[in-house]
Amino acid sequence: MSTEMVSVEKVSRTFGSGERAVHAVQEVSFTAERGELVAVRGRSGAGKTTLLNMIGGLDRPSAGRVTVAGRDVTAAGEQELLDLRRDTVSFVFQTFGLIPILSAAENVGVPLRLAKVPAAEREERVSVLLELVGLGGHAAQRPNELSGGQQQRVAVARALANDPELLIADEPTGQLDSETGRSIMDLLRAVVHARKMTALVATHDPALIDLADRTLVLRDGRLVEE
Ligand SMILES: Nc1ncnc2c1ncn2[C@@H]1O[C@H](COP(=O)(O)OP(=O)(O)OP(=O)(O)O)[C@@H](O)[C@H]1O
Repeated sequence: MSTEMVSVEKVSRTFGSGERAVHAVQEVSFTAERGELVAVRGRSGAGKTTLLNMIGGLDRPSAGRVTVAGRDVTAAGEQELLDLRRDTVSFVFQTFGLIPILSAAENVGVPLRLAKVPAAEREERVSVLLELVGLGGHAAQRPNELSGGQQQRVAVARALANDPELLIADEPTGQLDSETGRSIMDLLRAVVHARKMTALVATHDPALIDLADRTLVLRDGRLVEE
């Protein structure tokens, strides 16, 4: 089995045209392996979100090619992209993205419901996931009854529910204090290595970089360092 999970080949993304064109990502190439946590660093506006969105199939490049788990994301139709986002790729966002009226356990169970996992199995898997992220005792609490760090742990558990091969996290620690942010990054690192997943984590926090296996640096849309 190939160990390559993500391949990005000369990918560019331009928003708008003519004089107003913004070259958000320019001719970026890199690969990421299974079992690897890759940090994507760069200032605000450097193109991190744009790059990750194209890899996860949320946006399409203006030029170049992206493959994830051997599937050409660039050439995929809408249905294929939906399948990719359901089966292969999961997202964690800066703002957690939890559903306010659902408990922690119900939030984690959402992807399992969508995948029509039977109730008993779903409950079992949710409870294992909540234990994994250190929230075994918080299953019934709603997001507004949890701290920011705990909410992000719920979001990580939800992202792991469908056993994704690739986890994309866009500034997952951006709303957390540095200590809590580090504990979330520690958690991501542990699950990536234990499950042989791949994670791409955008961050502008240099303090978290040492937890990554590798760091890509973007400046003005270009990869300047690896
Ligand atoms: N939909 C869009 N339309 C026009 N310009 C866009 C769009 N999305 C992003 N851009 C521009 O592309 C550039 C890269 O933005 P991007 O959000 O990828 O950067 P980032 O590194 O993720 O920044 P941040 O850390 O602030 O999230 C910026 O100049 C931004 O204004």
